[in-house]
Amino acid sequence: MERRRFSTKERLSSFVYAWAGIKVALRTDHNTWIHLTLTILAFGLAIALKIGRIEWMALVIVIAMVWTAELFNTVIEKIMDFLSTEKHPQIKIIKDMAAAAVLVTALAAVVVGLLIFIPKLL
Ligand SMILES: Nc1ncnc2c1ncn2[C@@H]1O[C@H](COP(=O)(O)OP(=O)(O)OP(=O)(O)O)[C@@H](O)[C@H]1O
Repeated sequence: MERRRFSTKERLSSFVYAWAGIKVALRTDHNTWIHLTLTILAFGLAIALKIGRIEWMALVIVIAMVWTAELFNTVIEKIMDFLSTEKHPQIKIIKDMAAAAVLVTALAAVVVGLLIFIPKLL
């Protein structure tokens, strides 16, 4: 394998490409709008209710999990649509399982959110 020299410029451009990926997701996947709204609401509530350090850590981790699952779900959908425009039961299974991964992380985020916020609101 060819050994390439470390390039700061190339490493910085990876961030530019990653940011471009987030912009494409926001433009083409409307579920990301829901995630963005809920992320802003959760962070706003966390600031207003002055949650603790550990609670912040849990919140950031579950929100990042949901975003990561959603981005990979969108990637899988795009790969499948690129490979075939035909209806196929195998594509259905792949897409449904990718969506299930998002659901699992979203449920975890709801549970963590309730555990953090409910006691502070009561
Ligand atoms: N080519 C296909 N063959 C069979 N079933 C498909 C195919 N494409 C989509 N589906 C079914 O339709 C569902 C929605 O697929 P689609 O690609 O429209 O995702 P989406 O509605 O954008 O999903 P999401 O809400 O997760 O972004 C899939 O989960 C799957 O059940």
